[in-house]
Amino acid sequence: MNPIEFRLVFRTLPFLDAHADEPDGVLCRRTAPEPQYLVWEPGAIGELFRADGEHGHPGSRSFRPLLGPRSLLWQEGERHAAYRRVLGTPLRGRRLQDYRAMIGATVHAAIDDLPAGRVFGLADWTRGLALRVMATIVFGRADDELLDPFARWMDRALGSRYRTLAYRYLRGGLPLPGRELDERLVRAAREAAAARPSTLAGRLLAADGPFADLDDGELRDQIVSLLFAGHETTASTAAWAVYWLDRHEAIRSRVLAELAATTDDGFSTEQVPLLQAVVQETLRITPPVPAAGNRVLSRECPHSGGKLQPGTTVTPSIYLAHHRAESHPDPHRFDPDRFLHGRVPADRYFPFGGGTRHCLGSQLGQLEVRMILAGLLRRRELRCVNPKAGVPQLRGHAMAPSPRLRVEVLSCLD
Ligand code: HEM
Repeated sequence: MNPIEFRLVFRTLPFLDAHADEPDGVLCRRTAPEPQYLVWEPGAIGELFRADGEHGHPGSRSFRPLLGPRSLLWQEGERHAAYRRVLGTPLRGRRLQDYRAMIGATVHAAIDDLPAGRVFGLADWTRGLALRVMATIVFGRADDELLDPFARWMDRALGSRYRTLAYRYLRGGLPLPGRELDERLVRAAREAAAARPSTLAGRLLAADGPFADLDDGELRDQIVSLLFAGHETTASTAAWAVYWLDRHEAIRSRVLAELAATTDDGFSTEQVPLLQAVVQETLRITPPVPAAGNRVLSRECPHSGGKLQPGTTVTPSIYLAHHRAESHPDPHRFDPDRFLHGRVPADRYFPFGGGTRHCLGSQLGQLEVRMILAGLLRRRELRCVNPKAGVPQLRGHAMAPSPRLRVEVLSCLD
């Protein structure tokens, strides 16, 4: 491991913060065995995502075995496009209405469990809630007997940065779920497909669709990928947003006033524009996925300081792009108003990645966070009891608030 990689692995955020404003916006991680770069310069990001269909998407060494070798995240060509068609359509636009009542009920049931005086771990609470929502979307129900071991496995693999690194560098890879959990996930997906065709498992295995004959191994990889990608990210965003609103009383008051003026549950962005801006700013300042997936360049990628050559592995750095002062003045200040006046260009702000790999759940994730925040703010008065613990914890490739960050329910407002 060279000194740059060492600092990236062991002092990730201080290292990134020290580089965000470098004019080239390109940083060499290593030159051998193959060249690997972090990229965040807007010109290079735009170019990279525009030609994304031509680049390779191999995933990372530690993540690939975790989600499985045939996860849609590293499939290419027509098969990848077919996965996106089948799974992406129900996750955007008007189809999201289908999930509104379920998300609302899940959010409110979780809030019911928060009596006055309760002190709880914020990141764990949002993670449990988001996993239930995602499981219901995938299987049509949230079965604790399946979700508890799944969450325990995720925590064993990603819950402690030092453990994750020890697994990766000393034991040769992150722990896998094991045959029993794999089989239960596959069984749950096949049962859901037979009984509830409108679930994601049902759409995936539809008899008239391209994946009717999916074997158990490939099915397992997609189910794990959906559960993982669909809950860690949303949960981290919701937890960060609660933290930022706790730190910024004036903004919280404005959001409360916005919520008081509507009966909307957070679903419709037009009804709660400031709440949506809070979500967008949270995704900017504390992006739950600090780096998009690796790309292996199939052709030259120009940037302001030169050109990256074909064969180079490139990681688009979301965190660095979001903390570049030229793109986001005073980047460490939480300021949702940045998003109230016009669009921020996609080559400077891309919490959901881009190109042919743009996140399939970007609309779902944001609406879920808005609904969690609207429910919590309306029904509970909260206070972070140890805000100094509001420091990022890297969970594999995701960035959540530290599990030590705790919140107290000061009063119930309902
Ligand atoms: C706020 C929440 C979320 C954030 C910040 C987020 C972020 C991301 C990012 C950065 C990528 C990689 C894109 C790239 O490499 O260019 C991604 C991919 C993906 N996300 Fe999300 N995500 C969120 C929620 C969700 C949800 C709710 C789902 C539900 C299914 C989901 C499913 C996926 C899938 C399937 C991919 C892989 C797409 C592909 O490779 O074609 N995500 N997401």
